Amino acid sequence: MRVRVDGVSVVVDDTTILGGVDLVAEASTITGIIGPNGSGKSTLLRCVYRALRPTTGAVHIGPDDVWRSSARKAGLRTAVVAQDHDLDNDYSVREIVAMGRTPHKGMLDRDTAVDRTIVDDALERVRMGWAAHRVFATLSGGERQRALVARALAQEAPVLLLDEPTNHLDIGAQLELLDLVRELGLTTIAALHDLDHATAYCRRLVLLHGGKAVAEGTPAEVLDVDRVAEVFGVRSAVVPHPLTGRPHVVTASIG
Ligand SMILES: Nc1ncnc2c1ncn2[C@@H]1O[C@H](COP(=O)(O)OP(=O)(O)OP(=O)(O)O)[C@@H](O)[C@H]1O
Repeated sequence: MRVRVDGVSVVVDDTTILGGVDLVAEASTITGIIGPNGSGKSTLLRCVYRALRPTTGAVHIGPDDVWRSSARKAGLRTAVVAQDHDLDNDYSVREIVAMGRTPHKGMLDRDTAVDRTIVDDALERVRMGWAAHRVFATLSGGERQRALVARALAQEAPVLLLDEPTNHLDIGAQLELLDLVRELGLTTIAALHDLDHATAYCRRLVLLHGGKAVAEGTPAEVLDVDRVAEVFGVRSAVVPHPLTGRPHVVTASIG
């Protein structure tokens, strides 16, 4: 299922946080949103997953305008792993993951055997089955991140939105998570800080700077050396990865 963002702007208290951003995420591909801190990556994702209504512009998931259809429909279409974890509760990991089933159920429906199997499978897929009965808030940052990915898997939505999904994860877990995301084959939009991950895993990138999309295209097109220097203030080069031979982005400070 394709995601299309057309001219989305967000204005808060007379400040333009996003200014007319366009993005197309083709079905079954990973699209990366990159950009420095405060460039608008999370804000853009929030407009897509229906947490923040754009001031102008539209977001379509498949044929539907996200902001003209119901929250429930959005829940069936989009699963989200966001950055802000609500820790002020005693929910178990299993209960958190089971919340992924909510859009599939009516108000009074209880979990079925099918729901339970889907939740167990999602936990196993992220290697968190052992933690099913732990209180979510007591997990480490990386464990929490994996549990939230399990919740997104349990949701069985065709579109996956990830806000810095590798946050808190050790290097092995980072690559494992990104490999899993690629393997899932969903329409994925991920805000990423690591330019090398963006290059290795994303079909296309959108580069945000000061709330504007300043470049869009393949990683090779977007990560032009001069543009990276201007936007991130670092030197960069794309070299063959010594282990895999694939394009590898290396960076160094300008000073
Ligand atoms: N509700 C709000 N009110 C005022 N300013 C906001 C609001 N939400 C976001 N901003 C500002 O909008 C800008 C973009 O924020 P956003 O979180 O989207 O950036 P980001 O690219 O995801 O940053 P980071 O890489 O640091 O996570 C920031 O300057 C932020 O302070």
